[in-house]
Amino acid sequence: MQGAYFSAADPDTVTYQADNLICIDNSGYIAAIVTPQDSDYAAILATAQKQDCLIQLSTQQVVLPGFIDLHIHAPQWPNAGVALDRPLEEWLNVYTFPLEAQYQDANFAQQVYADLVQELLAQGTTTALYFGSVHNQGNLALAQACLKYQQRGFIGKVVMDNPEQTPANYRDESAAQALQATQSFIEQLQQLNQTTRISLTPVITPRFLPSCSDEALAGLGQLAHHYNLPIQSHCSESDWENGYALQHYHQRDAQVLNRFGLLNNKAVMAHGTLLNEDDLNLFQQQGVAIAHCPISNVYFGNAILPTKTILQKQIKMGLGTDISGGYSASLYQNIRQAVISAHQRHDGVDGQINALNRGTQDEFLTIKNAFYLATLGGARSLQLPTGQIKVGCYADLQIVHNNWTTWQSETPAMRFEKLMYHTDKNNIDQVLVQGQIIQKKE
Ligand SMILES: O=c1[nH]c(=O)c2nc[nH]c2[nH]1
Repeated sequence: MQGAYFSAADPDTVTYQADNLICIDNSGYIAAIVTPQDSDYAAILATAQKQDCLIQLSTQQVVLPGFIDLHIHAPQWPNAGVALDRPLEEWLNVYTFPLEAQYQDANFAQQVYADLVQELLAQGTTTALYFGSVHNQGNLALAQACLKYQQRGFIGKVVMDNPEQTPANYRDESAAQALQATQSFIEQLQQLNQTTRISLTPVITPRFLPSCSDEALAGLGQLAHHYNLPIQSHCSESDWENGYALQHYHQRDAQVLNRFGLLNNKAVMAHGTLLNEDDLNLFQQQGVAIAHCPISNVYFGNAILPTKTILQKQIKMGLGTDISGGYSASLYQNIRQAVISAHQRHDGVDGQINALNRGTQDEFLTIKNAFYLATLGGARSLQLPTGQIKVGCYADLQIVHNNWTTWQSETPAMRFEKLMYHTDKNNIDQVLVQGQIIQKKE
């Protein structure tokens, strides 16, 4: 591939290269990056042209790493944009659980998941960490959709067995049954994974504390350890959920999850808007990642995540759409909202309060920081060699084009910022996962 690219080197640094060659090997890794100053540049370019395998970008186009959606509920796709004015508990019980219950119909699951996976790829998302539903057949349909459309999928069979907090038609029958079903899903996915080019990874998925019994939580902690698998859940996500943990356990939910062996360096916890300093220190010590879902947090988070502080503490963090707590499948939209929300956190919201006391005064999150979260931050959270245009990483890439008229000379830095603010799926021309073009606009 020949053309310009942007890639995050760390949370604050985005590198730009104008005309490099990105060489991809047969396994889909970036094998070399050759600059026009390198002596073999012309020869490599000529060989690629001769072999008819050169992707040549126009001056309007630029290549970026594919995005990593670090938190998304696949079965909620039909509800994206529905009932976001309702509180979390009501939203779950009235809108979300009844929809998720429908995935006992594997045919329905197949149709929705085919649509969702294609949509995410068209939005530049090459890897996703999915919550499925409680149903294994439906979750396997999600895995098949990832396989068919070639997206890297991390997929969890959701566990929710607490009869006090879940409806009769949508829960695991018992802790024992939930654990057995989780184990069976892990083994089925591992088997399927042996046949795939792009990996599919099972994920231990207690929905959140209110929906799980202690027996299920303890068993899931053991399964995570036994199979050495990633873990995902929700943690300190709203006043109601946070209060539930305090009332029920007399402990903060981070402490409870930790007690059950569910907070380790393979764990990704969604939201975290109400995590306190002790919780953040625990996350730092244990290597736990946070899936920041800025759009969803506006509706359900009851607070704004201190993203800049979390980056400064070097806690792993990526970005999630949280479909359908968030309405948009686009991580570009979430990049923008992450920056907007951080500004509001800094400035505060009530104009009647003196400016000095109105906000938190912590530092702004920059657009570079947010791009890092959607790419390298997500990759580090999942311990994946991707999210960067760098030798040794998977060639998970998106080629996008500018959609604006240029009235003045623009520096690469200006171009990068405008790309982050203006790109949507109409501007995404091609998507590659592990070196193969899996979406291309004619
Ligand atoms: O945003 C959210 N979406 C969900 O589906 C969910 N379940 C528990 N907590 C949740 N939060």
